[in-house]
Amino acid sequence: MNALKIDGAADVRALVLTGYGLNCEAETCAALQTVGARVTARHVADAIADVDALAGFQLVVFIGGFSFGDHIASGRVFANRLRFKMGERLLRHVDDGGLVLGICNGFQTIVKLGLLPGLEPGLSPRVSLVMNDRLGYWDAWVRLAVDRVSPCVFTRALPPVIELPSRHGEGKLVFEEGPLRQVLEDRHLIPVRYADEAGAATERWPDNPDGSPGGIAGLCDPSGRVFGLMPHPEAYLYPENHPHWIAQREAGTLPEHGLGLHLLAGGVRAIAGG
Ligand SMILES: Nc1ncnc2c1ncn2[C@@H]1O[C@H](COP(=O)(O)OP(=O)(O)OP(=O)(O)O)[C@@H](O)[C@H]1O
Ligand SMILES: O=CNCC(=O)N[C@@H]1O[C@H](COP(=O)(O)O)[C@@H](O)[C@H]1O
Ligand SMILES: NC(=O)CC[C@H](N)C(=O)O
Repeated sequence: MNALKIDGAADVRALVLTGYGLNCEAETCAALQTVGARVTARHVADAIADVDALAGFQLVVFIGGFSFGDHIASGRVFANRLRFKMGERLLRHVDDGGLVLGICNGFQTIVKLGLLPGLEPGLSPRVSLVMNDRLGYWDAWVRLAVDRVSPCVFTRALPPVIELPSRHGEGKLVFEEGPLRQVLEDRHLIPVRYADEAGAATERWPDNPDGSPGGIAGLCDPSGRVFGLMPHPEAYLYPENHPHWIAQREAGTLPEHGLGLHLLAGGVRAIAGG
């Protein structure tokens, strides 16, 4: 019995945008296919040129990698290209009930586009992601505390603490001082935070690899249908991806599936209505 079988998943269509230095399309497509969704990978340039590119897709995924070589700032060039060529279409997709997931470079892109945190109508950049506080690009697994009260449809069925691979140079969330932080907290728009061994949110390196305040590792919009995070759920599909999987097996704690697969399944399940 596959615990991740989702009734109705075969009716779920996901669009995975690729190209321009993005490089996580294979594992992202594989993850969504594993939970039963119908997946189309398409070059961003083709999607931009086709006015109907988003039609029929309930989920649009912005994947990880190095779009435009991270020039100027990670996600900046891609976001500007999207803003003028696909911004309105993406807003309509979300208004019509569609989901958007941004992973790492994809999170950076949808933040810089202004799809997140999505507190005002239209594309409204209120936050940004900047260079990690120390040591630049950092590649290591992280622990995440999950806010299960968050409206985020991707994370609501996850356990309170999960682990995922993380690898980025520009993951520190910044925003102007003022009421915004409280709004994000009060509305539970921070579905995942870097956590220490006790499972508590942390700002301390290396549990928090970038110095993000409050351990913020991802954001969602108030609808819960737009979600972005720095770590890589598509890189933890199989239990054996975990660096300690043998010890987990010996302790009897090896999960049946990678926890990243569960996160992606959450989005598919929300669309399928399961
Ligand atoms: N270093 C920072 N510290 C605090 N808040 C920041 C910082 N950088 C950006 N922000 C906040 O995030 C918002 C979005 O920043 P971002 O740099 O993505 O776009 P921008 O300010 O519109 O810049 P640009 O004009 O270069 O497009 C800013 O308007 C600001 O409110
Ligand atoms: O993440 C964005 N894109 C993927 C990517 O380009 N990853 C690159 O592969 C290295 C191996 O990672 P490992 O699998 O050993 O952790 C990692 O450090 C990245 O440079
Ligand atoms: N893993 C990623 O997608 C990396 C994102 C971006 N290139 C960074 O280093 O911050």
